[in-house]
Amino acid sequence: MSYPLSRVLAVDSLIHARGLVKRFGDFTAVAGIDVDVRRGEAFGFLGPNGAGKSSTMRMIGCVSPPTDGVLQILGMDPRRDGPKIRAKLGVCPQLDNLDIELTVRENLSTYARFFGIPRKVARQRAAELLDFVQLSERGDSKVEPLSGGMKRRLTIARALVNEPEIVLLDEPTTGLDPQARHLVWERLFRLKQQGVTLVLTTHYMDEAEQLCDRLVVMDGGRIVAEGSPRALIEQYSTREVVELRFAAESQEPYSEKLAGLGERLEVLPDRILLYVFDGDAAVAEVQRRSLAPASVLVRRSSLEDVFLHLTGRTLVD
Ligand SMILES: Nc1ncnc2c1ncn2[C@@H]1O[C@H](COP(=O)(O)OP(=O)(O)OP(=O)(O)O)[C@@H](O)[C@H]1O
Repeated sequence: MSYPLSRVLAVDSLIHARGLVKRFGDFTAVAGIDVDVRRGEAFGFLGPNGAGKSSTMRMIGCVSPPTDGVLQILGMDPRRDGPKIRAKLGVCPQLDNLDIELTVRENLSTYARFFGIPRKVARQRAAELLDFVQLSERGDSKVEPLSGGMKRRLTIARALVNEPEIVLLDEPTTGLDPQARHLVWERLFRLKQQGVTLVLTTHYMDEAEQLCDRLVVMDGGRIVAEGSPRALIEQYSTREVVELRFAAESQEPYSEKLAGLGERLEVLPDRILLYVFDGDAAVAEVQRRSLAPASVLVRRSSLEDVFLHLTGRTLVD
C-alpha cells in the first residue's frame, strides 16, 4: 500500500487545539491544552495513566465533545462536522474491538463497507492491508486464536481501510511482548514513511523516542513540555545518567555523599540517578569517594529522565 505524494508535501496543521478542555462533572481531565499536529509527522502524547491522553484522543476522534476551547481537525469543527472528519480518520483504540464472529479478512472488508467502499475495492484493499500487516496467511482464520500482537496489527490494518489522512493510535503496544511491540513499531514506521500522519498516546518513553517526531509531555491534564524527543532530552536532561544502587534500606543517606557530583541528582526508592555529562568520569569520582554501590549503570538520558525532571515522578509507577 502506498499513499499519493500530494498527501505528503503540504505542510500545515491537521489538528489545531487552543485551550482545549475536557471536564467530567467537577473533574477536569484535560485542562486547556494547545496542540498543532503537522501533516506527515508522527506526533505523540506521552504521560502516565490518568494524564488525560485518552480524553484528548477521544475529542480528536470526534467521539467525545470538547467542554471548552478550540479544536479543528483537517480544518473542520468536530462539533459540527464529526461524521465528515471521522471519514478521514483511522482509529486504533486502546482495547482491540475486533469482531470475533468474523474472520480476519472479513473484519477488514466489513469495516470497509461501513465507509461505503464498493465490495470489489474492499476485497482488494483488505488483501493489500493483510499483506501490509503481515497477516495474509491468517486471512481465513477467526480472530480469537490470534496472538495479542496479531490482533493489534489487524486493528491497525482496520484503521487504514478508509485510507485515512490521520491515524489515531491510543497506546498502540500496551500489553504486547517486546517482539510483538517491535513488529508494530516497524509497521507504524513504514506508514509514517509513506506520509501518513500518526497521532499516538503512550506511557512508554522508548515508544515515544522510537516513533515520534514531536511530542507533548502531559501530566494532570496539562502539557508540561513539548518538542522532539532529542530536543526535550537536551533541554531537560544531561547527556548521560549514572544509576547507582546501594544495598541498604534507604538510598537517602548516600545522596549527601554524592553531593556536588553532576548537575542534578534524583533519589528514587531503589536507586540514585546522577545527571552528568560524562558517566565514566562520574563513576571514577564515586569510587574516589570510597562509595561502594551494589550496582552501577551508565546510560544515555531518555524521555523518562525528562518526565522525572519535570514532574518529580517516574512514568510507569
Ligand atoms: N468518562 C469519564 N468519566 C469520569 N472521569 C473520566 C472519564 N474518562 C476519563 N476520566 C478521568 O479523566 C482522567 C484522565 O483520563 P484519561 O483516560 O484521559 O487518561 P490517560 O492519560 O489516557 O490515562 P490511561 O493511560 O489510563 O488511559 C482520569 O483521572 C480518568 O479517571
